[in-house]
Amino acid sequence: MNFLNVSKVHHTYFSKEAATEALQDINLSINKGEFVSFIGPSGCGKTTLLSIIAGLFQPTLGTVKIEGQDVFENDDLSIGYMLQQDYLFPWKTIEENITLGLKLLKKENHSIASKLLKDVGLPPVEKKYPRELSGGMRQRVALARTLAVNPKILLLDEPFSALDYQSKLKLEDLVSEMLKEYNKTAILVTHDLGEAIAMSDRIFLFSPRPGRLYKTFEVPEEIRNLTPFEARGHSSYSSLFQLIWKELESLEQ
Ligand SMILES: Nc1ncnc2c1ncn2[C@@H]1O[C@H](COP(=O)(O)OP(=O)(O)OP(=O)(O)O)[C@@H](O)[C@H]1O
Repeated sequence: MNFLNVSKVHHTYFSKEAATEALQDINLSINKGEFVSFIGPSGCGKTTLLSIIAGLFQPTLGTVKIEGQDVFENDDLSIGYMLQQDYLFPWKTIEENITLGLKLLKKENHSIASKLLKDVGLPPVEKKYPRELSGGMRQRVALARTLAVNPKILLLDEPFSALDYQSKLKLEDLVSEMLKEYNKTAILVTHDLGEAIAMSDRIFLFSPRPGRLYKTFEVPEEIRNLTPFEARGHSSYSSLFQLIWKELESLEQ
C-alpha cells in the first residue's frame, strides 16, 4: 500500500463574484520515506494541493488518504507544516516555541528542545526570543518545532525562499539529512527547480490553471545519494535541469 494517495482531486474556489477552478483530476501516490517536490507555473494550484493534503480544507471532489485514513476526517494524523515565514511566537522563548506542539499533544518533554536544537545545528539558545536570532536560525527552530511532534509527513511550502543564498543551501542540506535520519516522508513546494532536483526522489510538474499533473520525473539515483549541495555539482543534475526547464518554458508560453 502507498503511504499517501491523492485520488481524483478537483478543487474550485467559490466567491460571490467568481468560481476559480484551481485543480483538476489530480491522482498521485507517494511512498513512505520518499521526498517529492511539486513544481509548475505560478497559480497552478501547488499550495492549494498542499493545503488539501494537510487536511486544512476539503477538496470539492476526491480524497487524500495517509496510510488509508482520510486526512480531512482524521484530526489525529500528525502533519508537519513548514512555511516561508517561520511563524514563531515572538513573545515565547525558543524552548517554548519548540515544545508548543508537544504541549498541545500533552506530551511535553523538557530535554527534547535542547536535543532538537543540537540536531538542527544550533547552540543552546533555549532561553532566547525569536527576535534575537537570524532568519536562518529561526528557520532551524521552525524545523525543530516541526520535528518535535514526530509528524507522519512534512509539508514544506517554500521554506527557504526568504533566506539568503548561503543559508538556503545550508538549510537544504540540513533538512535533507534530518528527514533521511528520521525516515520522514516529505512534500516540497518550490519555485526553485534546482532545489527540487537537489532534494527530491521524484518531481511532479503541474500545468497552468486549472492545475493538472503534467509529468513526473524520477531523480537519478546518483543524485539522490548525494547531499543537495553536492547534487548541484553533478553532471546528471544539469541534464535533468535542462530537461525540466524546457518543459516548464513550454507550459509558460
Ligand atoms: N482562497 C482563494 N480564493 C479564491 N481563489 C484562490 C484562493 N487561493 C488560491 N486561489 C486561486 O487558485 C489558483 C491556485 O492558487 P495556488 O496558490 O494554489 O497556486 P500556486 O501554484 O501555489 O501559486 P504560486 O506558485 O504563485 O504560489 C490561483 O489562480 C489562485 O488565484
